[in-house]
Amino acid sequence: MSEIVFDSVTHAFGDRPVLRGVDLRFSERRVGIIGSNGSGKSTLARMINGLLKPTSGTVTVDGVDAARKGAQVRRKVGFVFTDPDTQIVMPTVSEDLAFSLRRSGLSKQEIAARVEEILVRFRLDQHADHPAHLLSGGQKQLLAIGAVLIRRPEVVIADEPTTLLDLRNARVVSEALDSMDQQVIVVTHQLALLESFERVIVIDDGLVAFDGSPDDAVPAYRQLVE
Ligand SMILES: Nc1ncnc2c1ncn2[C@@H]1O[C@H](COP(=O)(O)OP(=O)(O)OP(=O)(O)O)[C@@H](O)[C@H]1O
Repeated sequence: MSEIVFDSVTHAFGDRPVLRGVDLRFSERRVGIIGSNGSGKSTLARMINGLLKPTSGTVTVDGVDAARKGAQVRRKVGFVFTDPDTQIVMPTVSEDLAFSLRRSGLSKQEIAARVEEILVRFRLDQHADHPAHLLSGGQKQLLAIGAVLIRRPEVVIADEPTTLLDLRNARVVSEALDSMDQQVIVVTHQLALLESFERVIVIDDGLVAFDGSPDDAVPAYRQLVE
């Protein structure tokens, strides 16, 4: 597992502080990040692969600074966004998966083999040549996850991956996350998603308010909002 370290991390949008001195070190296989709307969870998650840079402090992945060496860190750390439509860029399902490997240096055959593997794994093989925008919400999110996994990252960050989905699709996506060999970090409001997680971090007003097991973190979060 990779070790992710936040060292005195602050972040401000303009003069508005969003993270106010976060110190964290984690390397568990499954880590959840929860907290109220606007508490800073997405900001924190985006810093892990350098999509956002700290205003002060550092975020490192296995010792590599995510703000300075973003491209290097992003080869190791994939990011799944809440809305798969923002991630789907090519007309068909297969083309979209292959697009993720456009700069990989892999041969056409190897790319085709990886596309096939993901199509089968996420039961999208019947839709390989269909327009991606016609997939169901759950299938779209699986495609977005597949487009990240096809690059074989070691760590996957998912920012509210089930928020836009109905119960059935949310379950499909949650099972997909469960089945991953990778280290997974999930930002979510769906607390049931975290039952089997090793560690859950509660963010409140830009600070770590609680850090522990899901059994302890969920009541701690509830107490914060009451
Ligand atoms: N690009 C931006 N410019 C200005 N303010 C921003 C920007 N992105 C986020 N913010 C603000 O930063 C604060 C934290 O946002 P963030 O998305 O990290 O919260 P969150 O905990 O993920 O919230 P939610 O649960 O609602 O997704 C919010 O008040 C938000 O309005």
